[in-house]
Amino acid sequence: MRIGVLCSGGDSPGMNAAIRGAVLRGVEVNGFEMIGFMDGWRGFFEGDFIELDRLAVRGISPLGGVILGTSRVPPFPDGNATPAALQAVITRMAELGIDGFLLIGGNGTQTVAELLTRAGVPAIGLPKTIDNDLGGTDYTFGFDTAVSIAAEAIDRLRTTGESHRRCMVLEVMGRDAGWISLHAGMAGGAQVMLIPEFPESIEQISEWVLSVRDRGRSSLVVVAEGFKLEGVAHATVRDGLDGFGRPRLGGVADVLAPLIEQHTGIETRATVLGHVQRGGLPTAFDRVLATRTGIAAADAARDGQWGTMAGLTGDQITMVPLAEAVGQLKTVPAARYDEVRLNFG
Ligand SMILES: Nc1ncnc2c1ncn2[C@@H]1O[C@H](COP(=O)(O)OP(=O)(O)OP(=O)(O)O)[C@@H](O)[C@H]1O
Ligand SMILES: O=P(O)(O)OC[C@H]1O[C@](O)(CO)[C@@H](O)[C@@H]1O
Ligand SMILES: [Mg+2]
Repeated sequence: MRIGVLCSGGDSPGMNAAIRGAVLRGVEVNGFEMIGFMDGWRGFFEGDFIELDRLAVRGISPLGGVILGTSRVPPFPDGNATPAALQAVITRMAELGIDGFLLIGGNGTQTVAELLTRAGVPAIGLPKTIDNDLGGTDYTFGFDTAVSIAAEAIDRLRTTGESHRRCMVLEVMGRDAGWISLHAGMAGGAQVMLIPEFPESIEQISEWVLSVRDRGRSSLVVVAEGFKLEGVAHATVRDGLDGFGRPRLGGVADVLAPLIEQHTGIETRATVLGHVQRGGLPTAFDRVLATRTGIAAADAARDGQWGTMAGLTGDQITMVPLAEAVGQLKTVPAARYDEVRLNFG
């Protein structure tokens, strides 16, 4: 069997470990031939790929980024999975002698995997994304690393904020789901955690910040990039579009900081963590999760379990139908938000 591996969407720490796990099991144990396409679907269509064997994956588990590169190049022209576009993928697979795909990506990539599956293309998903917003798995690899980096940023902002009696606002990633904000905020003891799922008013946020000041402390507010103030229809965007034509998010901390300052009279500073939280070495947790995901995906290919994704359920990697994984974005439920909100301020 000849398997093509590709990555799409934003990078996520652990992608290299996942490739290594899949290759060590797929090539060394299951006897596959494996190739890796460079820069996602670009490499597939342009025939830009490398052989994946034991040597190719030597020592890559601790490395951040991904040896194959990743992109948001669409698999279908204009993003539409028309019969002709699906047929073009099938034709290209035949030209390359590929029997199936291992697709490493987040909700967008797994949606593509599901569309391909429905068209009869053998595909298996490996769930990665720092956003942790994918169904069918308890955690996606990359999330733990991003949370650790964001929690460290909170620790550091807290000491400088306390020294100057300032309110510090930290913006983290999270387009549709506030998992990074919630977990990093809990880990770092943030006094306010703002997430896309639950808008808040500036009056309420300011009240929390003032109550912290009244206790003699300085506030640390962590905000996900996709957060919207109550009554505001759209998240804050930067100039330009991403590779998928969506507005680039970012800048909500710069909007909030002056508003908080205006409403409270407390000097407030904004920090945008940005891509720092996606870079560098994956945590041990993410390396283990990603490696196990790769191993499970290679075995699923051997067993013909196409149309599935290697998700984490408790401490087991289980193959879940792709349709189940992409059916609904995994957002922060009200109970998890209430758990922390009752103690904001
Ligand atoms: N519904 C869809 N139909 C066709 N193509 C899609 C669809 N959703 C996503 N894609 C393609 O898959 C690519 C990857 O999706 P996306 O940018 O959402 O990243 P992702 O896999 O969700 O990862 P992450 O969220 O971590 O960046 C998109 O750029 C686009 O080319
Ligand atoms: O690196 P880019 O293309 O700016 O993408 C940023 C987006 O990717 C993610 O890191 C993962 O989807 C989001 O949190 C963020 O909105
Ligand atoms: Mg996504």
